[in-house]
Amino acid sequence: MEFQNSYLDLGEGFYQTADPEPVRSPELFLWNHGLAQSLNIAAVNDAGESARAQFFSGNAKLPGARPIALAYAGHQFGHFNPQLGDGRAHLLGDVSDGTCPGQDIQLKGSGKTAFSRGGDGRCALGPAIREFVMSEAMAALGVPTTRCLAVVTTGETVYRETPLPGAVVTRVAASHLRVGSFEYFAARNQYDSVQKLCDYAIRKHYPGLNDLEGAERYLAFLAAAVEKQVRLVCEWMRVGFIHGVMNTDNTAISGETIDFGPCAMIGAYSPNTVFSSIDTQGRYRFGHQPNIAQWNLARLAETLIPLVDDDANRAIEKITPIVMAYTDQFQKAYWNMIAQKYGLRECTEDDIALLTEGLDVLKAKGMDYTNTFDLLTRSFESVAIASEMKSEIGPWYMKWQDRLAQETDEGAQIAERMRKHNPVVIPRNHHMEQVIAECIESGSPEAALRFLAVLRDPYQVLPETKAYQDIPGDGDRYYQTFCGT
Ligand SMILES: Nc1ncnc2c1ncn2[C@@H]1O[C@H](COP(=O)(O)OP(=O)(O)OP(=O)(O)O)[C@@H](O)[C@H]1O
Ligand SMILES: [Mg+2]
Repeated sequence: MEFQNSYLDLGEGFYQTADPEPVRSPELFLWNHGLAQSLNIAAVNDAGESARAQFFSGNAKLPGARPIALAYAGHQFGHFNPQLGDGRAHLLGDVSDGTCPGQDIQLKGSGKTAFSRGGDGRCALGPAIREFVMSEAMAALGVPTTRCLAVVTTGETVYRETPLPGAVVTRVAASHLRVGSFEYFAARNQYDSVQKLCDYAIRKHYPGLNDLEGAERYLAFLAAAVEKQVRLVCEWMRVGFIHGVMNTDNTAISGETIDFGPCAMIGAYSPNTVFSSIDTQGRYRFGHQPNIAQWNLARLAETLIPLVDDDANRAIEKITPIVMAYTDQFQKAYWNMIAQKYGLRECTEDDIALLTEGLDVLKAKGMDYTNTFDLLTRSFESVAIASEMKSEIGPWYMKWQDRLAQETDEGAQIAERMRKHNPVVIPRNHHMEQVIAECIESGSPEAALRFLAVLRDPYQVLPETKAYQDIPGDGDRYYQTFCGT
């Protein structure tokens, strides 16, 4: 595979050329063997551990790398900030098979750039471990996500509220284009640049649209971005993931999960769940994520207006139905997903009322989202579990059973189908925190590796799985997350 930086073709204005700032004593802390193999970069495969630590701390340059910090803007909690950008990240380049630009490789925590504002350009080890573990868990769960190739400790201290060990995390992504990348140029009235970005994104993510021209091309691009967000957020809802900071600068145009700063998992089912300390209004609460994704898509749509028609009103007439179509598309995808979690093949109009009632029962009783669906899946093979669930859930259980009786399959087939949608284990908040604390205290990645071994197989019960299935004593009532700076 070739390694180069296709983003450079866009020209100045899209980025700042910037080398990572070297760190004192880089040591490889976590390494993603599987991902490294799939990237298939000779210089990486041939490198030993200390050479990898050099490459993925920013101390040495990977052959072909041309580090840059990308410009982007973003709506943060609804307020527009015209100037954000990679303040602590360096995009090294992308892996390519020689035809189409492929996966991006980016260092995060690799030092200051022109976009750092008051920040130190660094990342603490805790958030780096969280990003690595959470993104691996999401990938294994089948959720579209950016991944991590490495965490390298720097031997330096970063100062937040307290002194913390520093790290550089290497992220691998379909691209680092965000809704905020488009907003950056639209806010400056640089629509040629918005168009260039679109064309680049089409080449990279939606090559099927390459032959379209003019308005049709950009409308199709928007529709494709809508489709990706529908799938993404539906998958988050399936596994109980709360992103925590769905600002437009954290919304990747590729439809991958990006930025694991204040993310968390829901335990007890409630659409109102919020864990992020800065999300005081609950804007990014679990059940509001689908609406926010549409709001973010509307911000993307606005940047495309001049590309669609010289007359803004006519452009808006063409664009609006595409953004509005998200609602129906999401509803359809969402209720099918919930139906499948409950073992139905698909969701009819009548089923929605039944399923809504089912979720309401979970909420009213404060039942654990993951464990309840795991137990419902296992209830087909165990009379004891079935009777436990029947008494926990109450009268709705029989309504569910009656509905399942209309499916033509046997119980075992239904259970098999449910298992595809219902994991046995997720990266629960209290385990994630404990693993991070243990890694930092011991200076060893062992706790993270043990956790990862289970999370990489989230639909199977391994001997070690049980240790990670328990719900926290306080039901996460006092749990808070913080933006991972
Ligand atoms: N320690 C830091 N030094 C400099 N800039 C920072 C620092 N932390 C965050 N920023 C910048 O603040 C903005 C918002 O940060 P946010 O936490 O959303 O992103 P991030 O976690 O740094 O990166 P990403 O979204 O790429 O995962 C971004 O422009 C980011 O580069
Ligand atoms: Mg961010």
